[in-house]
Amino acid sequence: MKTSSRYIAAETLCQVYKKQQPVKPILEKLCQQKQLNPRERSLAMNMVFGVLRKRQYLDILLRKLSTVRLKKLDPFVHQALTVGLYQLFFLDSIPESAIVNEAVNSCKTAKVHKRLHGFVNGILRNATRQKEALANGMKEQEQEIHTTPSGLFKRWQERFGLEKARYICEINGEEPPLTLRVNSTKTSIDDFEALLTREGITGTRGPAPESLIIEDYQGLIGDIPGYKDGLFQVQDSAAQLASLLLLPIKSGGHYLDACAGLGGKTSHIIQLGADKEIKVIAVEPDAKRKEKFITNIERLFTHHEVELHPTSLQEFKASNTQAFDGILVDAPCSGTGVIRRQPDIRWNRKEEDFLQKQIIQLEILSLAAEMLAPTGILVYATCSLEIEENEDLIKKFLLLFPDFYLTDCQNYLPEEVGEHIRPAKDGDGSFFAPLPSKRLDGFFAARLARRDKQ
Ligand SMILES: C[S@@+](CC[C@H](N)C(=O)[O-])C[C@H]1O[C@@H](n2cnc3c(N)ncnc32)[C@H](O)[C@@H]1O
Repeated sequence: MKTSSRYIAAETLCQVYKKQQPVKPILEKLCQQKQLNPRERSLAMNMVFGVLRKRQYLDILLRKLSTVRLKKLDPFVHQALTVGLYQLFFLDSIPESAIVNEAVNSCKTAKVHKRLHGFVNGILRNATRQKEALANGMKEQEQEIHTTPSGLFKRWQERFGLEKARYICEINGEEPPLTLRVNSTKTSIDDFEALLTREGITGTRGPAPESLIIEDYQGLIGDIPGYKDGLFQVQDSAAQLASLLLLPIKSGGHYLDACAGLGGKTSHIIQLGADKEIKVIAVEPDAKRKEKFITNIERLFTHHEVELHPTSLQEFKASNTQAFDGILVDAPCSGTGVIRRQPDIRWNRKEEDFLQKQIIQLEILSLAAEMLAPTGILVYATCSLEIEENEDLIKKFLLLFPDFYLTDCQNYLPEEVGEHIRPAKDGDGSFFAPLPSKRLDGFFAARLARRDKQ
């Protein structure tokens, strides 16, 4: 039997829960092994991410429909059912009969015992018949639906209060906005917006100066006009705003992106320094990310040369002799501010992870500080909401490096994001620390500088 996207989706979910590992590599490996075509692959991804976002909702539904307790269910059957229910309740375009048949077929592919095929068929047929009543019933259980496991909810409630913690959980269950950063070295935001409009795509201005939020776009990113010509980069406004903290850009300055990833922020630094003849160096140890980094920079810029070091910052520092005017440390982190983009994070994080992350983050930030010129600016950022990786980390850094201080973010950011700037509890300065919301990812950024020695 042909392997379908439903089988891949259910199998991916089983492995994510069992291994407690990130979803993307698991999904990617299964799609490659089973040679799924691009359309099936994209459907599988849509279903996996959708189920991870709506897991509570789907499990509550399933409890209403199943005579067997969820813990006792065969793991594959459990996931084949959540994938089926997700399509039934959240995707409009798939006929109900296909949803039921494909769920049963995926159980056959997984070699689930024959007697369970009828069980899967029965539950999904029942769900189809009672769909409206079930959906109405779910509206009354909103609080239960948005609960987040792993103690994360309790953490957020203690730090941000009950109302905000609930809002974070609600946002984490939604599709994230698609935000673009317009490449100002090639076009203006007005011209790019006009180009989108001509192609029937609606973009609205986001909170970052060069950001456009694309409404209701269901296609591939590569099909958005201007992609191949490098007119934009996909990047959330929170990430865009964090790079602005490197301002003012020094003419002829040397800039380091210490954890460059796919080059989202490196390319922004190039944009910010476009007329200032700056030199940009990027460091990224992950081989796959390095490849994507190169493709991205080549797509966005025809002339600018970035020096990419495919090493860790530790290795880079060992042979580096230059002092930088600006360093951005977008540190590896727990990612709890971007759960709607990586919904497996919600189920995979353990309490001890946050302090573990802090150790590597502090090491990277300290190395960066040692490479900063005396008048340079050091920006530390994460997409985490956790105090260990953010405020506490900065506190520890300032104890280790007493010649540094935390500056005020508000001087570098647009007024409209003022509500996301939090003053430091002890001492001067402030952080840019938005909680996840409709138009912004959850993020944290701190702008650090050296005290004047005179
Ligand atoms: C949050 S991501 C950076 C995203 C990137 N700034 C962007 O905007 O696309 C963190 C990156 O740090 C890298 N990293 C992990 N350990 C590192 C180390 N010791 N030195 C430098 N980079 C490291 C990871 O491979 C990952 O790509």
